[in-house]
Amino acid sequence: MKALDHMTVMLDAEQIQQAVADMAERINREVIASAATDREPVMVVVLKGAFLFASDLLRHLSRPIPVVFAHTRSQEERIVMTVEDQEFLRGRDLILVDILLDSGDSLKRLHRWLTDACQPASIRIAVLLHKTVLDPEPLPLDFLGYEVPDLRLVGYGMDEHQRFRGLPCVYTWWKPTPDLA
Ligand SMILES: O=P(O)(O)OC[C@H]1O[C@H](OP(=O)(O)OP(=O)(O)O)[C@H](O)[C@@H]1O
Ligand SMILES: Nc1nc2[nH]cnc2c(=O)[nH]1
Repeated sequence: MKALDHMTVMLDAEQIQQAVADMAERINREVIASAATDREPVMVVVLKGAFLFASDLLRHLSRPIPVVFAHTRSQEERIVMTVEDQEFLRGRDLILVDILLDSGDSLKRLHRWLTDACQPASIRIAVLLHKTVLDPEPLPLDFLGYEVPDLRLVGYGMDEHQRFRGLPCVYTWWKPTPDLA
């Protein structure tokens, strides 16, 4: 297919869905089963990249827990979340969901910001993909799908110039030669 000539499947839809189901099973067992009925954990979804992963994960959870969205980008300081949602997270147990940990900058920044601005009771981190890059201060991940090599990735929520997010697989991506672009 011409548009995908410069992409190679790294994880197919079946491998992704298996990791999602396995992770949900652990979250159900380790987080949701022990939560009090009046203090359900809250999923915090990191936009834009985690939108598909989070919606697949949610559909495997044993309770219909609340969901809040936070928007951040790896190259920017800005974090966007409504004031109502910030207030809602106070004193709650959070499951922070992102599609990818690369340098770790986005999640570290968001973790610090959540801790300061929202004062939750706890934060657990769930990430589908972790790039094996050298990080002297790695963020401890509570739930991880796959370790992946340090290559540019697209699909399953991840973009290249805002395209390819809807693809059901994760692809490695390289610049197309001009006549294929
Ligand atoms: O660990 P890092 O080096 O910070 O990279 C990881 C982040 O990069 C991607 O988001 P991106 O910044 O591309 O924004 P987007 O999700 O809106 O596309 C991805 O969805 C993670 O949130
Ligand atoms: N789409 C995409 N965004 C990223 N942000 C940090 N690393 C990546 C990557 O490999 N792909």
